[in-house]
Amino acid sequence: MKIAIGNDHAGTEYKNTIVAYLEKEGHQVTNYGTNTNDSVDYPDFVHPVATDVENNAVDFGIIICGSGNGANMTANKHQKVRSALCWTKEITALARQHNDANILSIPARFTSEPQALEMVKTFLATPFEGGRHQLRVDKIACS
Ligand SMILES: O=C(CO)[C@H](O)[C@H](O)[C@H](O)COP(=O)(O)O
Repeated sequence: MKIAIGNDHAGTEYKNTIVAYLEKEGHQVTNYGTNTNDSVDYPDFVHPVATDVENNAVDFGIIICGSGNGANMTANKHQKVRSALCWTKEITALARQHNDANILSIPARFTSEPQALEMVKTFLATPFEGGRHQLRVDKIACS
């Protein structure tokens, strides 16, 4: 799969672990995130991920900040983006099954690294169920 990833300073370590895993699994990863712990502004590193998802340049996006909220809010400003803030494997599975989420937002300061990796695996492996959920997803977009 093609995957774009973005993070602020709170997510650098988790990003490195996730990218290493994804590349080991043969995925093509575009890293838009900061690579240091120096303080940065998360929108600068999340908009490029959401733009790639919006333009179908990648299959999925992964974004990481401290709480996951700032990154999630930024991504969801983009048309065609359905970014889900997830903190358990179960919520991650539902974000794919029911909401057809195309970006996973990870709260690095509120999940462990193994938990974050498990969420990534779940996100990429879980299909959208369609059916009644498709009707609801179609109603999310306004205008
Ligand atoms: O934007 C956020 C919250 O919605 C992210 O969690 C940021 O990582 C966080 O705000 C960064 O905080 P810091 O005190 O500047 O490290």
